[in-house]
Amino acid sequence: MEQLPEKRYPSNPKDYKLYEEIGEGVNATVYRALCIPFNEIVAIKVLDLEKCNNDLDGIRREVQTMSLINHQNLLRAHCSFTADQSLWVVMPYMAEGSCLHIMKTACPDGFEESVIATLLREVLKALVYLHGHGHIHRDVKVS
Ligand SMILES: Nc1ncnc2c1ncn2[C@@H]1O[C@H](COP(=O)(O)OP(=O)(O)OP(=O)(O)O)[C@@H](O)[C@H]1O
Repeated sequence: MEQLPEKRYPSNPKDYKLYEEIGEGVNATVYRALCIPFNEIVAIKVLDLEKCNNDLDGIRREVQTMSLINHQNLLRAHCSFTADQSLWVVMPYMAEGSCLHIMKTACPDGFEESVIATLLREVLKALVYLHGHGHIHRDVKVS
């Protein structure tokens, strides 16, 4: 069977239109955005490299891992590039948000035990995949 050529996301900030902020990390802000040439909604994590002190190697490793992973329970980055003093990581947009967000909006009394067990099983599958490929996550959060 003929393989489709891999979709290559642009690595120029001008090809993206940033919309609202959807999250904040330690050194980064995450935006919902439009990838203009593909007319596709994406999420873009913008890391301020000046605030990352000396951990550029760690960031490079994290972004490289995010681009190479291939597992249904892990978000794979479409591409990454630098713009001025920032690093942009373009990812699929997860419209439903985090588990915490789903719980707060749909199940304010908390998930049933069977749901928690299913969720944790899927998280563990992702961790097993990462460990099998020599990576340690080191930042798994309850949410
Ligand atoms: N691809 C995405 N789609 C939708 N929302 C996202 C996406 N990526 C991140 N977010 C939102 O942005 C928030 C912050 O994302 P980030 O990746 O910085 O998380 P973090 O792991 O909490 O931060 P840090 O890496 O600094 O510890 C998330 O909690 C989530 O709400």
